Amino acid sequence: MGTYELDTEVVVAQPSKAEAEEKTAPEMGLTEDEELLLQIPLVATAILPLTLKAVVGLGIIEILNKGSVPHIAGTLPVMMTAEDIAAQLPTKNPQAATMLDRMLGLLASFNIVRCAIEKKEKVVRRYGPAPFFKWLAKNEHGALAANFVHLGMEQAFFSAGQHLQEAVLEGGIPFEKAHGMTSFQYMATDLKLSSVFNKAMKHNTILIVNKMLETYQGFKDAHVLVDVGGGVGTSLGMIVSKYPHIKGINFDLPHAIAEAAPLPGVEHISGDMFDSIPHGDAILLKVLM
Ligand SMILES: C[S@@+](CC[C@H](N)C(=O)[O-])C[C@H]1O[C@@H](n2cnc3c(N)ncnc32)[C@H](O)[C@@H]1O
Repeated sequence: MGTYELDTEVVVAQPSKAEAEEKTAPEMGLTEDEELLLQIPLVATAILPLTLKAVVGLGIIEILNKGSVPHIAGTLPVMMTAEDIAAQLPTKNPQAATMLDRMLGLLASFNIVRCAIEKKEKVVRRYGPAPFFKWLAKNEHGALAANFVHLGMEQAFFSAGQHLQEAVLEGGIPFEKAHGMTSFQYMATDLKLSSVFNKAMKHNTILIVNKMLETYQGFKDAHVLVDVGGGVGTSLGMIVSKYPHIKGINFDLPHAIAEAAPLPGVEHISGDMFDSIPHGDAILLKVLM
């Protein structure tokens, strides 16, 4: 790879709150015509999450991370052109690199990837992992926060968002307006969505509970710990492996428990918490509603 200057990195200038309030478009040096043109990108606001979803789905997070040791002081991540990246994808589409260049350029403007610009006969953009990347890539505990990207892009949640305006004016919950039931009732009818949801929660929980167990000492004295709405039992599995004297009871709705794999020291029980919950001497409620 050729040389490049990291100081040419694309950075989105964020005006301070005061500047943003004070400066109108003409003061920012825009003509009225330029100001008018600013409306055009608004039609594509949904493209950011869709681009992120495609980049995650194509495995580009792993490609950009491969061979680089990002986020370690003093090391520079390997920067790749869109052509380098396209060459690693299972495609013969001659337009793939051009598309990726535009998609990654968009993500760079949101600091999701880094972009360095090399000026030779023509401008070459190179991409690499930005600090935020460590949350999207698989970490040392095997957690992959990119699963959250997939969840947010699921059609059922996306179509719920179409009812936001109505919910502001009339009250109610957008998901229920879209589907006529709560999201958890809906997931019992759509096991594919339930699986995407459980996977996203599991990977997020690995990251959060791992941090919690570094400092929180409160589980030491528990004997029977009930995780109400514990999903597939990820939190309890981690807690019980650190405190093996605890008997864990993972309690959730039947469709969630159906997906829960056996975990040493954890009993899975299905039911509805509005009817009753299993007995224990401590109860865990994590991101329940
Ligand atoms: C956002 S998830 C959190 C899962 C888990 N606590 C975690 O942090 O990974 C909420 C969980 O609550 C469960 N849940 C929702 N309503 C419930 C009910 N009425 N009875 C039991 N569990 C319920 C859902 O099935 C889901 O697994």
